[in-house]
Amino acid sequence: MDQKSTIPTLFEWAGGMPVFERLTDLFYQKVLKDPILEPVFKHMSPEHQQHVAHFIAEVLGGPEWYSTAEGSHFKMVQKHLARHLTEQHRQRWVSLLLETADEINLPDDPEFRSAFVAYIEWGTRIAVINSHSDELQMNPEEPMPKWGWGVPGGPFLG
Ligand code: HEM
Repeated sequence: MDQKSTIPTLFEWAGGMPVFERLTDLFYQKVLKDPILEPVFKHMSPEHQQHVAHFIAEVLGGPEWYSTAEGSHFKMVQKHLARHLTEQHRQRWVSLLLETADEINLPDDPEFRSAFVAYIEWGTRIAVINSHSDELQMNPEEPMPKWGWGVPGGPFLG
């Protein structure tokens, strides 16, 4: 087995799908109690939190549930159009998500967290940019983003 195949994906290192579903379940409970975010999310679909869990899981190397059964990268971007999100919305979204990550004991080792936070930072900034457009200039077949360990290359295994 080459060394590359022994490195777990970020999805595996996090603990698999139940962990992502727990993360978004608790996160959106907080969102709906938050004065800045509640107005943005009060009409969200009942599937929203699960779809976001599956989307993030897929980006981090998990199974292709979102892109095969629930949506696509194109559809996800479409959901953010014309929402007019602000930097204040984005910062609150990030801080509540990271607070939730600590509460559910998402791995907090430097290698995992730096990769996770990098993806969240990237994804939320793109969501804000897209939210200021009314129309989508994007190939509907655009593949899902894929995020890896970045510079550390994998978890520290001692
Ligand atoms: C990494 C960052 C993000 C990811 C991965 C993400 C993911 C998603 C996904 C997958 C959907 C579609 C859900 C579905 O198919 O039902 C969605 C919808 C949506 N997202 Fe995001 N999102 C991100 C950031 C944000 C931020 C920062 C905001 C606002 C502060 C936001 C606001 C919304 C709203 C309002 C919807 C529509 C909800 C509905 O009406 O059902 N998103 N997002």
